[in-house]
Amino acid sequence: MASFVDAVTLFAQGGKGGHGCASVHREKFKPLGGPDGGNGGNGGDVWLVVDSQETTLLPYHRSPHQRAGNGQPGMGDFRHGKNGETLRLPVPAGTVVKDKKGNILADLTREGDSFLVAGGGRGGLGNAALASSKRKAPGFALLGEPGDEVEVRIELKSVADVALVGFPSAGKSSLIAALSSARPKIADYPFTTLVPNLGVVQAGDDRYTIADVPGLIPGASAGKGLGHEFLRHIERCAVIVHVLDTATLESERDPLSDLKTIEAELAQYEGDLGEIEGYVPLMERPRVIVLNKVDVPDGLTMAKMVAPEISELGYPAFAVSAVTHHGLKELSFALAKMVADHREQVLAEAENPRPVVLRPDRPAQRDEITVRTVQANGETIFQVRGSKPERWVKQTDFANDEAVGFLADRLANAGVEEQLFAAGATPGVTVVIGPIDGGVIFDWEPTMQTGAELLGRRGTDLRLEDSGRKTRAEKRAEYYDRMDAKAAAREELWTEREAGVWTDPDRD
Ligand SMILES: Nc1nc2c(ncn2[C@@H]2O[C@H](COP(=O)(O)OP(=O)(O)OP(=O)(O)O)[C@@H](O)[C@H]2O)c(=O)[nH]1
Ligand SMILES: [Mg+2]
Repeated sequence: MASFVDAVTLFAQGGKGGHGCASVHREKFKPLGGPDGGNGGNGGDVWLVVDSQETTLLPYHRSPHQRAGNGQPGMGDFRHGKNGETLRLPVPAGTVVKDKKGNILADLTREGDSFLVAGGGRGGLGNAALASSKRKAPGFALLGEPGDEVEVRIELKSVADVALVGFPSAGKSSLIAALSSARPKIADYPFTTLVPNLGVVQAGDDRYTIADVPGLIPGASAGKGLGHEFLRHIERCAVIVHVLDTATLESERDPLSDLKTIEAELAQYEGDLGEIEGYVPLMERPRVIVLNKVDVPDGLTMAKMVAPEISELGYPAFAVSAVTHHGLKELSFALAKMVADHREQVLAEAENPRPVVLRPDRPAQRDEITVRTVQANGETIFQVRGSKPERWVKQTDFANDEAVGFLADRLANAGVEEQLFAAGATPGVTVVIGPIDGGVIFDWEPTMQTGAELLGRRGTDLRLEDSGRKTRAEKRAEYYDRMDAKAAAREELWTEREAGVWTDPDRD
């Protein structure tokens, strides 16, 4: 039996960024040719893209782990690494993407609609790109960053124009087969249909899609008999068709009570597309009633019996046979008309008929750098958060002292050291950059040699007051002082010599 796969948890991983290269240019007679290490390539992204050729999420049920290509490392002679390959995962129209908590991230309905699930990591800079007037030949390069690792739930909510609902074995699949070119499996045991069948119906010049929703049973709206999975598929349709079995052998059932049961389930069902713009509640969608199996003599009798009550409901009603095709033409044209009316209405309301491309904000994107203290295992830890410092540590090769020094400079330039001082950090405390579990932890050695004692009264900064650098005026004053002192000393020597206190051996 086919497995039911219209909801899958997908684990997507963006490709790793390639590492930058640290290399020095070599040429005959030029021993110090300068840094020439290229940058690493970016890791590939993972995208979901609607492809109308796809009808199920089956491929992701089989392989839920999807990973984009890694960026290539940079090489000497300024050669940059290639970017990793982007992974475009084809999904059927009607795929809804949700986060772990069930929030809808994207609703992909049109051909080409796409959603960035997991971004690739950035490639690291090579030492050529890191060279500056201060750092002429860096002996290190930046590491490539890891790609995003994201878990999403993807669900298929069919985008058929017409949805057939009804009890198991009412003849929904048989009707689809008779109306369209779809060839679903048909059998008379309950729940034959486990994956909705989608068919295309041609009625004159009109064309529309029709889905047979797997049979519903009482309690379906509460999830019974996979009810939720099945009801998910009617959330988007323009028209709901009730397929009623006029020839059921179950004595406690008849078309009218079946209709009431299914309507009650529809009324109970709360889909989760309600928050999407333009959503029309199920109970407000147009309905059609189909009395099926009138080729069976008992069925025809039953259809005639319930006809008055059915017509009282005010819905268009058709007595048909999926086997002999009786009444199918009328049904097919009536549905075509209803779908056409619906489309006209939607087109009139639609503002943007082009495919949407969604790049969700990366959750870690925060420009502000914060420092706070956290208690862990009886120790005070200073935690630094912010997308920049967190990226910088990922780019650092901690086995290379020069790379670590570069990181320290970056942190100091961004004001992280000052923020640490202000938060009360002293040399030697434990600092974590990033999340407590998973961030980079180290003992803090400030690059500003003198520690907290440097910070004087609030609003003053002793480092500025005692900078060690002299102003021009100070230098000039010192110079004159020095000149005066020399002159005074010369004078003194002179008088002493005149007074005969001592004799100059060279003069005699
Ligand atoms: N005589 C007669 N039998 C029919 C007619 N339509 C369907 N059947 C039979 O009814 C049984 C069930 O038909 P399906 O089309 O599989 O019913 P379904 O509604 O798709 O059932 P589920 O997928 O289980 O919900 C099959 O044995 C069909 O041959 C009809 O118009 N006349
Ligand atoms: Mg079926």
